[in-house]
Amino acid sequence: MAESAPVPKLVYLVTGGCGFLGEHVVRMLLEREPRLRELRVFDLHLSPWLKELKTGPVQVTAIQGDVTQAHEVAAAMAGTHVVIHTAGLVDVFGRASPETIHKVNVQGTENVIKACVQTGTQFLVYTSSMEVVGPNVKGHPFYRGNEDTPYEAVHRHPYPRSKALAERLVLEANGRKVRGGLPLVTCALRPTGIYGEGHQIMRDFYHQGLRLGGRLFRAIPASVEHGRVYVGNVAWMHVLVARELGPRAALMGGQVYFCYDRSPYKSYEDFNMEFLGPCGLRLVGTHPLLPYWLLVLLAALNALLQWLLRPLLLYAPLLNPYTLAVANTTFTVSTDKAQRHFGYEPLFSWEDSRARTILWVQATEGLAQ
Ligand SMILES: NC(=O)C1=CN([C@@H]2O[C@H](COP(=O)(O)OP(=O)(O)OC[C@H]3O[C@@H](n4cnc5c(N)ncnc54)[C@H](O)[C@@H]3O)[C@@H](O)[C@H]2O)C=CC1
Ligand SMILES: CC(C)CCC[C@@H](C)[C@H]1CC[C@H]2[C@@H]3[C@H](O)CC4=CC(=O)CC[C@]4(C)[C@H]3CC[C@]12C
Repeated sequence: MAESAPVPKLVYLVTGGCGFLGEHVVRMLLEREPRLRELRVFDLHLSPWLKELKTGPVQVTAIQGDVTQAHEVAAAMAGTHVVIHTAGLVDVFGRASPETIHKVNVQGTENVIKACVQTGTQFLVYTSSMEVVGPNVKGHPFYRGNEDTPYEAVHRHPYPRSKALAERLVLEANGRKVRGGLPLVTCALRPTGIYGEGHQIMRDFYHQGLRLGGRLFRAIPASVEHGRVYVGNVAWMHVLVARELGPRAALMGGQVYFCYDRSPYKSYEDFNMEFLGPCGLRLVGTHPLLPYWLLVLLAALNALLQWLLRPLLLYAPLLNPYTLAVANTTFTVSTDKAQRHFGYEPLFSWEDSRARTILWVQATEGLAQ
């Protein structure tokens, strides 16, 4: 007898579903989760593209809401089976205050956990970050590390500190009884630097290069390696984890997984040139144009200016002591934990990921920043 198609019965909620990663998770769920009956997209700012998703077979419900408001989160989560919590304040440039970052990333996550318990949502997938591990303030390299590699994680910056605290809350909540008496199953994914369609910093570099006559100037030595991951593969790993958390709860509950693929290890700038090069930009210099001490000085100056100008205007350039330290420290992941635990294989090859990203950069040409 032919196997019948599964009856769609699950309700998923994606927080931050209109963000860079969130949009890919939403679209991936609609493409690759046949058990889906309803998909709730929860975000502070709802995007217009959500409308076009509402014509498919799965009910897509857009919910404008704030994760820092416990009642809004609980109301949105009532009746859901799985929550994928990607909402977060990604700010390493000093645009938001440390208090706001903490509120959104830590208190927001606490609200999601509490709502799981209150409403009986049994599965929680949390988007953590490699920044939970490092790079640390001492600039120690993390070279081809995995989830068990010892590393001195020291968090002084509000963003990594908030991600580390939130991740701990998620992992500690594993096993807590939710409404109805079943245990909550949680899991955290730690993407490295994500790239792909919708990546704002890539767009900024592209427009900066155009303004500089098609050139970018090397700031970081080519020998400093970063592990990067394609957004489609990050979304795929979220979808797989959400699917496998039920059947493999004992193995996967309370676990962390680096989110990786087979993108080549390169310096941040050389990696960006994989996409910006074919779009007509050139990276000038085989060595950094400015000596490192001068970059450190400029970064410190930017931090000082930010502080001085704060009462008047927001000055938040790309270069500050924190971004310089991250960009200048090798951080590469090499692991097969996700493959062993739930059969993860990247859905998009490096060639596909590269081609898709190039097409996207080309399409952004001429668009306002
Ligand atoms: N971009 C990257 O390279 C990496 C990102 N991550 C994590 O992935 C997640 C998604 O990041 P991105 O997509 O890059 O950021 P993003 O800024 O594009 O998306 C975040 C989304 O969360 C929403 N949001 C923010 N505050 C909210 C609130 N109070 N209530 C409801 N929604 C709110 C935003 O409106 C936005 O749509 C974050 O948790 C981030 O920490 C982890 C590793 C790397
Ligand atoms: C002009 C400078 C010398 C170079 C600036 C590059 C930086 C803006 C970026 C270099 C490394 C990036 C970070 C890294 O990819 C890890 C991240 C993980 C996250 O969870 C959030 C984003 C980020 C902190 C990312 C931010 C931009 C860089 C610091």
